[in-house]
Amino acid sequence: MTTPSTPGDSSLATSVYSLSSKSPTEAEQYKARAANWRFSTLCASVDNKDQYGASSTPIYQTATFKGMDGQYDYTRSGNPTRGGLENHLARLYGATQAFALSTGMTCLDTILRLVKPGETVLAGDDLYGGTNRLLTYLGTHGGVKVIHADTTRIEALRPYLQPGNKVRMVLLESPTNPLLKIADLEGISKEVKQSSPDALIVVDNTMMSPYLQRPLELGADIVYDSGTKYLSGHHDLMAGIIAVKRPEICKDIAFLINSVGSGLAPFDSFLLLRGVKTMSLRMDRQMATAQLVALYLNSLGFLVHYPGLKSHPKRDIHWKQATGAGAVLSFVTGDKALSERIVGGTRLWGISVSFGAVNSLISMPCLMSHASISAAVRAERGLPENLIRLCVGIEDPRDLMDDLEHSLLSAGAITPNLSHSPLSNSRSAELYVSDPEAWILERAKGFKRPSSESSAIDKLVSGVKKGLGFTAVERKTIEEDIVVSAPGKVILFGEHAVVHGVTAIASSVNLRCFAVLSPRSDGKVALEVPNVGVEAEWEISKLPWGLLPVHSNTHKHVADKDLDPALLQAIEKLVHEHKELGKTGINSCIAYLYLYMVMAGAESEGPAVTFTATANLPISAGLGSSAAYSTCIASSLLIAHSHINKPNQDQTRLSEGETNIIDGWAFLSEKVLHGTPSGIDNAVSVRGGAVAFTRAVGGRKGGLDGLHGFSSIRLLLTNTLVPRDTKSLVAGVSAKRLAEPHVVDPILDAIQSISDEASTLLSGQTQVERRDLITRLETLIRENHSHLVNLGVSHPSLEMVVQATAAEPFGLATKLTGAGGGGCAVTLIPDDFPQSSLDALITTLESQGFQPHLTSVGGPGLGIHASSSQKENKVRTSEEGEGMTVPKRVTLRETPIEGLQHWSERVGNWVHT
Ligand SMILES: Nc1ncnc2c1ncn2[C@@H]1O[C@H](COP(=O)(O)OP(=O)(O)OP(=O)(O)O)[C@@H](O)[C@H]1O
Ligand SMILES: C[C@@](O)(CCO)CC(=O)[O-]
Repeated sequence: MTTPSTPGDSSLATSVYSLSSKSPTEAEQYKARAANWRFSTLCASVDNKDQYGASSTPIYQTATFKGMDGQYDYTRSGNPTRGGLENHLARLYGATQAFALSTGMTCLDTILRLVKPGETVLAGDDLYGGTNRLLTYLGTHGGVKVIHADTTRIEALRPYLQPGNKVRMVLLESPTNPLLKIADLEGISKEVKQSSPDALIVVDNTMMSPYLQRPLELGADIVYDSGTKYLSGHHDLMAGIIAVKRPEICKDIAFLINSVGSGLAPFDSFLLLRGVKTMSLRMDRQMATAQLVALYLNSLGFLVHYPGLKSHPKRDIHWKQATGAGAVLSFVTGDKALSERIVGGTRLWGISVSFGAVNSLISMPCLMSHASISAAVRAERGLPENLIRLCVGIEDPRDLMDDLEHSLLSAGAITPNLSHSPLSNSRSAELYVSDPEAWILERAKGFKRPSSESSAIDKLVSGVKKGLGFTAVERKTIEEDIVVSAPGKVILFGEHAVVHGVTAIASSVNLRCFAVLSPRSDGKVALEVPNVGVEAEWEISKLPWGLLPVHSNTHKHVADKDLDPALLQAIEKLVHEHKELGKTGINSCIAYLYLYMVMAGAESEGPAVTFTATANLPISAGLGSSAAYSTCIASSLLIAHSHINKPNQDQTRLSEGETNIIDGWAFLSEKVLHGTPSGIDNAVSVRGGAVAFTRAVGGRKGGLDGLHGFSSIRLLLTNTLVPRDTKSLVAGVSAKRLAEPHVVDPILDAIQSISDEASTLLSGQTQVERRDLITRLETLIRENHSHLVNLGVSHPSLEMVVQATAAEPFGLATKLTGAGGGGCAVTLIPDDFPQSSLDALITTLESQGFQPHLTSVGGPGLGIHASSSQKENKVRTSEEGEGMTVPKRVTLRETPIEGLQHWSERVGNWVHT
């Protein structure tokens, strides 16, 4: 790395030595030494002349300055914080003056104002999409002619540089974004100066930063940089920098910034100045890792664009004008869907536009940063739709490689190379330290591209192997994501008793589980549940297929009534190998794999898929989270196996038959999670609304009746946050009944009478006055709760909620809901209960450490996303003013719990039961 020339300082230093006859003072000597400081020293040492000696430049957060004769009067024209930043940057760029503006695009806008109508801008043909957009606007609205040419070949520019073409500006990028093409900045500058002396050479230097490339030293007139990228390095601000050498251009730029008011705000100037100090340090690390990533992909046979690779066609020119290869690279996979899977499968590499931050990013430019260039123009300019751009950050290279490799494998872009014997862990660790490039090449040898098998010999060998029965089964997968969502429930009357054949009354709530089943192509089945810490995958071929029960019935899509104990045990054993999983996670995996296997019916029918689930429904709190989860698994897997059809956009509801099939499978999953559930939770989660449910037991008929007077009643759900386990609570009541039937049976009878009366009141057909109805329901709630206490399923925390809500001035009726033992309580809020009292009650409950939540009941049941095209399979957002398409699995996984409702609204197109 050479030190940039710092014009002011170095000329002054030389003159001091040469002109002075006496020996230089200490200050003069220091100044002379400082003139030779290297770039990282310059970055870190800000020349700060603060009146109080502040060691970091203070933020002058002021619009105006007092007095008539000071250096500053109005922040639009100048501000000390921005001034400090600009002085510092001028030294780094080797510029006469540097200007800090609000964004990189503002810089381009300012620079383009130097072009008059009738003049021409000659620009590259592999440009950042935003640059292209602004140039197009200038062409259509500013009377400026814009010509795009291949700036990597001087010969391609020559025809346009004739004087008659009135070229006022030549706009260059090198390396270009995202194809990393190289323009000979010095060669082009010379040629332009000769043939069009009035033309300004402008370079967008964002991909390099002044650390690696200083175009002013190569003949450029103006350089601009997006300060949002490497200069600041943390993606926490937007900024742009213009650096200029010629004083007359400095004057014009200063005039425009002052007139328009596009100068960077004081706080952002402060942040940017702070970021710049670590720029070279960050970039050294980022570049070293980028080199490893490029080598890895290159040696696997991907076409990689990166000037650090020996194979880069313009490598010599790049290294003549820059001192590093940068930290952005791109590669093609040859298949857009494959690229989408790779991008969607990474975790550490965040999907995002922009680059230059300390954290690594991955994107598909044609869908994101370059989406504003039409597909036809992209094709004409040779920008492959499947191109993936990687922007390398400062994370540990081994973690970045693990993540990328995992995603390449899951997507089917690479497969293990079984003929290669890997290094031992200790040898690999040594090699990483002593020779990282040898380490990465060794690592890449462990994999190969599946396409390499398509050589004639490989095909022959694989054909023979297939004939001999040696090859693995061809894995099925699904064509596109299956997106589903199901609600939790609140039981108003009859929990526990319902397991024993008593009627219970329940309603769906506005808290839900959301899930996406997505394809993979690596022969694995995976489960991701971020809020219970599950991230697990299994080789499909290693599942205990041999233990699948033989189906006697021919309707394979109809769920079995009972669980198969041998299969369940084998799955439990397999899941317990994931030592990192907690109990909740383990149960989630077992239920998923059980349904997955039984529904497939045979190994060859098991699709390679990932099920991603998350919920804004509290788990294990008595609100039917397991039923919502079970409903999501059941419905998505049924569609994946084509046992039911994915609804189309014109469909308004799922059919009764399909609803029953889904309910049957959700019930089977509930049996895995709950032991002996009654089926009420899954019935409500699948169908939504409010129901009176009776389980068929001991030869008695079951039933399910809709209740239409329920949804207008306000309920307060209070989560005690005490964890409990429905399975053991249900088992406990059954054990009590066996041991003390004379105690339990009368309780069950009493609960039946409560449910009967409540059903009549809530059917919506009674003539009872509303006020009397509410009062009667309150009495029934109190009675039902005391029966549950006698069944032994309450908890001190639940009793605290009962007491707090019953106390004066509230006087409300509360009971536990669901399995009890902790979890949630439900309080009926009468219509005339004042809002101020409700607020006070909520505050009281919160002060006792509980989480109250006013719910609306009776909402929709299972929803399945209907899509008519691949495109709609994605969530569209708008970033950088452009459409950004991210796989739904990724957006779901990354949406915080409070954002899930909004996520589901953006997904749209839901068809409900
Ligand atoms: N969103 C989810 N993702 C994954 N697994 C879940 C999810 N929600 C529930 N589960 C599974 O269901 C189990 C919770 O079941 P549990 O019966 O204890 O709670 P609940 O269904 O909320 O309560 P209740 O049945 O009393 O209404 C968890 O241990 C977990 O395995
Ligand atoms: C406790 C219980 O009655 C309700 C759990 O939400 C069990 C069941 O019905 O499955």
